[in-house]
Amino acid sequence: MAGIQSLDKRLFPLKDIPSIIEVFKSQMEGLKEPDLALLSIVVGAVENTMTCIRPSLSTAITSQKTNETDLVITNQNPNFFPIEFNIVEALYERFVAIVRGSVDLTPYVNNKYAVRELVKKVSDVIWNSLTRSYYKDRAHLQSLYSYLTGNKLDCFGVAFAVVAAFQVLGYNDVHLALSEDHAWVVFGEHGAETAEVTWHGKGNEDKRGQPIGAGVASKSWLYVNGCPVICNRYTEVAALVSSINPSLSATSESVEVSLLQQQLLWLMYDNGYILRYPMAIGNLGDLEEINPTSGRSPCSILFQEGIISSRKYYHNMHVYPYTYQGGYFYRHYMYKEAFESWANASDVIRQYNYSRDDEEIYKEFMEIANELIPHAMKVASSTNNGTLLRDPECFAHLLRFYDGLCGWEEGSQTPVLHIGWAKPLVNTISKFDAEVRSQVAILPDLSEKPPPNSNTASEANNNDIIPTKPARNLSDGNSPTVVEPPVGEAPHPGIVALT
Ligand SMILES: CC1(C)CN=C(N2CCN(c3ncnc4sc(CCF)cc34)CC2)S1
Repeated sequence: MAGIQSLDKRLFPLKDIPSIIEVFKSQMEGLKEPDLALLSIVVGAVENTMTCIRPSLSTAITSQKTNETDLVITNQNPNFFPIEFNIVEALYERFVAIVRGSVDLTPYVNNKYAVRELVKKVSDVIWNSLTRSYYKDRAHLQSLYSYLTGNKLDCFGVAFAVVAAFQVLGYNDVHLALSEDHAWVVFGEHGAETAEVTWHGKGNEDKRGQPIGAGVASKSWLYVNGCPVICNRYTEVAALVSSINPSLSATSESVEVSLLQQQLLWLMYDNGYILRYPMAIGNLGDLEEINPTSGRSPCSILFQEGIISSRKYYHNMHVYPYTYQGGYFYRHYMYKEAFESWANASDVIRQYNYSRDDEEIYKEFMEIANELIPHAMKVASSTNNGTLLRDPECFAHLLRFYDGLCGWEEGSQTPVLHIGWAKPLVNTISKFDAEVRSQVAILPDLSEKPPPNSNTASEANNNDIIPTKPARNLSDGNSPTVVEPPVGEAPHPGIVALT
């Protein structure tokens, strides 16, 4: 039975966060699966009514005395513009009518699972019902509310709508697959089949209907070496929550929508729905950094959990967990820690071949290398009398960061580095004196490598650059101390600071 029938109408009109949390909880309990279309319409309605240009009452309270508008952080339970049940119901029924009215299932009555032709057909239904031309990167285009009230979706929104449509059609094998910058679907027995259902990037011909095999084989970051987040209905709910966008403008956010997203992400977290979803954990970490929830883990723990999730479930093939963490350290002036996070991010990207589909992560590394590290070096050279610049471990992290970018370029069709990268690189490296640089050694990588052209993740190059880890001090007092990895961890090859 569709979620709308089981919805408790007494919760409506929805006008505060607890009422929306209740809608989500009511969709998660019992045996039925959560209704993606219903939940996407509900959060899309809140987001779109709260972030359109109209000022929202609860972020600016006019104080009686001074009669001035004070921008105040609302309490943890702000009010929204009321969301009426009949609006949600009408939009839901419109989605069901569009999907059921456009797809003839008679050729597929004997198929237990979806087939590629049907996946392409449903993708076409969504695709062909979109407005002819609109700014695709605009905010608030990810939900079914946007689709049903404006016929506009962004690339994630199209993939989500296809999965929601298959839920309406009664299929439970079609699920969302998420990389760090793209979305597609898996379907068939054991979810063994894949299909593109949306576009990616600008000016690229869409590949809708095709399997993603070629993307994985090209070893581009866009397909995360075959380690995407494969969703079930609960992770699909987590994805719609994580895709909530509180932006009011390029420089301001709706406090109400941010609080809603934060509390819904904690609901997803508590139910274990984002344990295998590193980016959602990172999103929650960002929200907690801005507005910590008392009694909850600090954001630094959440960023670490996102990294652990990627290492545990995705063979450490995701970059963003490290850039979430690196960004946090950078904003808190913890530059040595930021350098280590960014070097770890670089150790991920070295496993890939750079392709034209990877612009997003290219821009991310460009900003780190050419803006954030130079700024950190500038600040560091004039604080705590420049100890950072005399720290061989910092130097080792930076070398490993740059070496990862070189590894990314090696074997790629398209070059990564150019003179624009070289100047900040030389500028940074030259800030470390010879005496500091001499304490860093490059150790050969003697560990076993999978045989060449094996279909596992590509072997890293010989001289991996691995950070030194705080570990046992083996110094005999005379020779330089080799910093060994903690007990129980294999000795790492790479650049090691000898302190
Ligand atoms: C460290 C960062 C630069 C900060 N925000 C980042 N993101 C914000 C949220 N993002 C996401 N958050 C949750 N789920 C998804 S699925 C997806 C691919 C398109 F479908 C992107 C994405 C993308 C990454 S990475």
